[in-house]
Amino acid sequence: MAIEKASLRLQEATVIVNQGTAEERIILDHVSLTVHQGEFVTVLGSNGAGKSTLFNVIAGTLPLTSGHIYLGGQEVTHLNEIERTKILARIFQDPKLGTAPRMTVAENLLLAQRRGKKRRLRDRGLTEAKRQTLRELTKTMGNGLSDRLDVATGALSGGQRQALSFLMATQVRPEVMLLDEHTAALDPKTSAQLMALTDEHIRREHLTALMITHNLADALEYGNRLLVLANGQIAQDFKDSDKANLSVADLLAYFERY
Ligand SMILES: Nc1ncnc2c1ncn2[C@@H]1O[C@H](COP(=O)(O)OP(=O)(O)OP(=O)(O)O)[C@@H](O)[C@H]1O
Repeated sequence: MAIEKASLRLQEATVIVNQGTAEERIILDHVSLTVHQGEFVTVLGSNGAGKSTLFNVIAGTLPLTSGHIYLGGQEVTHLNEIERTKILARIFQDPKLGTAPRMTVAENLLLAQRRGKKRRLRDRGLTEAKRQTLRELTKTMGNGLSDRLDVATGALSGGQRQALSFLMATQVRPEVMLLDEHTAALDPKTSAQLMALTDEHIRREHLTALMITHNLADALEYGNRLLVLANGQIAQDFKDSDKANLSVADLLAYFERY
């Protein structure tokens, strides 16, 4: 696999909460990490290991206490969440979080296509040509979404809604895609289907992605790199053939250790 420029770089990224009180704790502990364009990194760790904290600092929802973050070569340490959405996409576990419930599937997609762009005073709306493009796009999900373009997303199934969140996240090519247990709330079949689509899309578009999961089999099957977090630090970083040679038993042993 061709590895190119760094898409994401964390330099001594540290978050200390409740500073100056008896509750003071380091929840992200001097984490340095470089993820290159095209890498697909699965992120494992016990509850409280710091996985969401890592995603929160990358997305800008939690400020660093010290250290630096770069996305696509640009320092974003002091950019807020909204400013970072131009270069970053995040999909959550909860299907309700990614889409506007009262807007239709088509409206959500059109909105996603304008991510990071200035609002136009007059939008020509949904032309038949645009509708056909959206139909083709949603057909790739293979779950009936293409027949529901005019349905409010609040009325979709969880799987359809999550597939829509995924499509929305990829409408404007993100520098980095954060997948936050995005298939965990779905039934096994729907989850496996979305996981396969996610993987296919990431490979085809040569996207850079990080995916938190508690599913050890998924963590092994997908991606070219696997991080194990523990106590706010990167405890293990397996790349390419090292990752390919890992087994579920190996991973369980690492969990025992931390
Ligand atoms: N804003 C905050 N203020 C105080 N403590 C926090 C804050 N955010 C996270 N923590 C603590 O930091 C630790 C790491 O939390 P984090 O949510 O990153 O873990 P996680 O690996 O995502 O766990 P899980 O698998 O349960 O989602 C936890 O002990 C959590 O309680």
